[in-house]
Amino acid sequence: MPPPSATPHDLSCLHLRDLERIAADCMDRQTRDYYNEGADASMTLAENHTAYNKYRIRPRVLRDVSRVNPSASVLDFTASCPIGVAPTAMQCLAHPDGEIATAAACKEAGVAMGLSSFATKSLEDVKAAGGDTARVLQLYLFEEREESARLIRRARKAGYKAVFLTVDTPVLGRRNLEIKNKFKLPPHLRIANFADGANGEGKEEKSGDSEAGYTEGEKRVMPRGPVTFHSHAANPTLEWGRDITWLKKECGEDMKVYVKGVATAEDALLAIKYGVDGIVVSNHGGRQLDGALATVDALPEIVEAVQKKIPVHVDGGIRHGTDVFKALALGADFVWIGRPVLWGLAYKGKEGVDLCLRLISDEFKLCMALAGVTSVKDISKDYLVKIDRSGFVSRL
Ligand SMILES: Cc1cc2nc3c(=O)[nH]c(=O)nc-3n(C[C@H](O)[C@H](O)[C@H](O)COP(=O)(O)O)c2cc1C
Ligand SMILES: CC(C)CC(=O)C(=O)O
Repeated sequence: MPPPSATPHDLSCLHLRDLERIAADCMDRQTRDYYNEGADASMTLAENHTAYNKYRIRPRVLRDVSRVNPSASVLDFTASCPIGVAPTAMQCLAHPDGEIATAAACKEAGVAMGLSSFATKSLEDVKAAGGDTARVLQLYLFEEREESARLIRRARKAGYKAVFLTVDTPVLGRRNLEIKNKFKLPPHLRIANFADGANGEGKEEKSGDSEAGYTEGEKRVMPRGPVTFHSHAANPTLEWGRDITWLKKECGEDMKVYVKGVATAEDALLAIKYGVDGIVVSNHGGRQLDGALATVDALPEIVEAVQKKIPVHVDGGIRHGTDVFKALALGADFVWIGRPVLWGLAYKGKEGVDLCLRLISDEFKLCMALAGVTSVKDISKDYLVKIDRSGFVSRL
């Protein structure tokens, strides 16, 4: 990873909030709204960010910080920093190179990438572009199990090291701007891992067939491209015992199984009970249950319950290097960022994702140095305090 630069490369874009603003002008309204909005009143979306403000860093001084090492291990890979690219669907809406550009940027930066199963580039092409950094395939477990099994087989063959089963989507959240904009995937784009039998063994689905049994509210997020599987994302039948057992068997020894979207200690304990390899504390970037706890607020009880038995990752609202530091200090092993990467893509394709990753990883490295920490493993709750609404400061 390049060292934190005293002189940033792109003076129009000094941090991720700049990137958000600049990217907003690079996207059509449908894309911008789809990427940026939260569910319902977007309360959880907002709180995912603001919740970080109640923590402050306790910096230590007079420690030689001339060498700071921000690298971190994730899924048997040494990443340049403990920040990965979260799986987000349909990246070709932002830029024609879509997930391929993201993967190439991750490879260059040594940053782990998660690929959405609703990607607009095939998982094989993304793996080829991302190499070792393309480690995770995000999975929605479809009611039609063979569809998921096919995807898992392909991911194993391509060399993915983990599946992240998204579990916060038993039904799709209500995203009002999608409804207002009548969101649909433009006809020139495809959900690449399913469309046109691109999975090599796939069957083609007639538009509309997959919607049987769904209510109008669930159907409306379905991009009406000629062939899509969007509504399959929501599967209300999933349950711990039967489905996790099935998934672990399909993934075998080659791929780890994480559950993405855990928000309580109770579910974290069930994840351990059913033999899951790791947890991503997530509320889907505030796109599912509005009014759910901000992820950084859910994190402490989960870390406490898990007792380091399995890795605990977190995503949602992470926009600053200091947010990454705070999440790790609260016990997260790794963090993921979603929307900022989409903003980078929309701004300048791969170059924009390069910029996004550089901005946040430079900030994180700078934060480590200023807090007096030279190694990620040393970041602990000793470096944080919590500040309440009346300004009362407490140690953790
Ligand atoms: C446009 C968009 C599409 C997403 N698509 C998926 C997806 O296909 N699967 C999934 O598990 N999560 C998906 N997510 C959620 C992200 O993986 C991640 O949890 C979230 O974006 C993190 O919050 P952040 O955007 O505030 O960083 C999506 C998020 C966004 C913004
Ligand atoms: C295909 C969608 C359900 C992707 C998604 O998870 C999202 O838009 O948040």
